Amino acid sequence: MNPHADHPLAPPLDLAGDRGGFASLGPAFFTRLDPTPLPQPYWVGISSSVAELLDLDAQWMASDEALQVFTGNACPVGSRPLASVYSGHQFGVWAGQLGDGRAILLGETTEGLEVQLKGSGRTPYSRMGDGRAVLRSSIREFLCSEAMHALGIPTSRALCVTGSPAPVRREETETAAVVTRVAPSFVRFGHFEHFAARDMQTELHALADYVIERYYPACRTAPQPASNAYAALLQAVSERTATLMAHWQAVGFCHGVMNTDNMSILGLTIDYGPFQFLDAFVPGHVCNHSDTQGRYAYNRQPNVAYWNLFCLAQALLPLIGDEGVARTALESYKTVFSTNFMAQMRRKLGLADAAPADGELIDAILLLLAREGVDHTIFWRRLSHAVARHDFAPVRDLFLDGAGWDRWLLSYSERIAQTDKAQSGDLMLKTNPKFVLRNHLGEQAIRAAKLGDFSPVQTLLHLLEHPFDEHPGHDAWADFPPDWASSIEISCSS
Ligand SMILES: Nc1ncnc2c1ncn2[C@@H]1O[C@H](COP(=O)(O)OP(=O)(O)OP(=O)(O)O)[C@@H](O)[C@H]1O
Ligand SMILES: [Mg+2]
Repeated sequence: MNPHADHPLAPPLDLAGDRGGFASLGPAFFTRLDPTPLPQPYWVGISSSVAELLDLDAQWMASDEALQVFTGNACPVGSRPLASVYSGHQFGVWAGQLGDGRAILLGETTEGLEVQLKGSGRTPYSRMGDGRAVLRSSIREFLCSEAMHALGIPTSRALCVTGSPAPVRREETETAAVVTRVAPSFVRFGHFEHFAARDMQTELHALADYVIERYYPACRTAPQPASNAYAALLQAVSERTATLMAHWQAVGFCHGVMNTDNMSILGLTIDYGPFQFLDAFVPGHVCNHSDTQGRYAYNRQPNVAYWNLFCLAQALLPLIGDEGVARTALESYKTVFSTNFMAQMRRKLGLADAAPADGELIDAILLLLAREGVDHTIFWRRLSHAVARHDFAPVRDLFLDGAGWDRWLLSYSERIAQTDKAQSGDLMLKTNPKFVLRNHLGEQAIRAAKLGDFSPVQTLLHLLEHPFDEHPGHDAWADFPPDWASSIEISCSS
């Protein structure tokens, strides 16, 4: 019987293109296994743009077959699922072997996109875990992946979330869900650390060659530090990571769990666990309630990423061959970060070109925002409208220290005096989002979903997919967080 008889025109997900992909690295890198089925699956949310990216039509996505596939209850065409092994440093401490404890790679599309289920059951790397993910954290990962993409921030994508009534024990009993994630590669710094720590030189070499071949071919040919392709790889990863950090800092994103096993070799944002978009601009904000030392505070992220790159450098050292060369490869991190950060902040301020005093202007406004804990997203959005409309009163209202604001506005006004205000305002409105996935918005969508109403997930997805549009009628979703938002505790429990 043809399993696709109901959808003769709708091509299902086809992963037969899994040739020369991660699986070609061989069995030292993974274990083959199928996802563990979940009972009575249901749809929670679907991203039509990721479906399009995968060439999946709406008809097939609406089918029961798709629901079963993305819950891990059926295998897509050509899929030979696997869980990969990696290690890593967690909270600054070597954690040894970790691996995909609840993620299973279904395979790769012909376009070279890996499709992975998260929450799809136990694997040989689950350690004490149950291999599952709960509905609340899966909704957060789904929405944030797509929000980040729409903000222009490198990230893994999320096709869909499905749920199941199967109970999952966390602080309390919750229910299971599965997120389908998509990325060109899910290789992490921790994959390299794993083989380096075990002195598995052949595998380390093979992994580095695979990553260079597929994702960083220029490292073989470009002028390299000491003519070393592996040092060039380190430098390229370091620069992509620096660029990613500039994005996070500019938009006010806290990742929350920047362990080396959560650092993408492609400089993508991966693993949406206890993340948060800043409400009030509090540079030392720690979004992860499990992070008691504040290691991953918002303002420490660029330094933590650099520390993580040192771990990657250490792992690549046997291939690079010389510590000095490895150090040199990391040197550009700081300049790439600050150049990118400055460029982003200039865009946030509507400045199309660079001037020597911009650094002071930017430092001064960040200081002012921090001193009063002004709402980050609302400030930048109001400033954008203020420039466009020549009316700064709504921005001034955000500050108790009106005089401090007036002083800053004076220097800002001088700086933008020469620019075309309409053009600057336009640039700002395309740079400073109206909608970000604040904790309380996610929480409201989760509460509704737990009661079986998934429409807030879809509405939120729609707003976050177009975060720079005004979306009349949805101003409440762009408003200040309610008082109860500060009591939301997001931890590593997911
Ligand atoms: N419920 C669970 N069952 C099994 N393993 C788990 C579970 N939760 C986390 N792990 C494993 O613990 C390690 C660290 O978890 P972490 O929270 O960084 O990742 P994650 O959220 O599971 O997944 P990813 O990084 O793939 O998004 C990983 O090896 C992860 O697979
Ligand atoms: Mg992780």
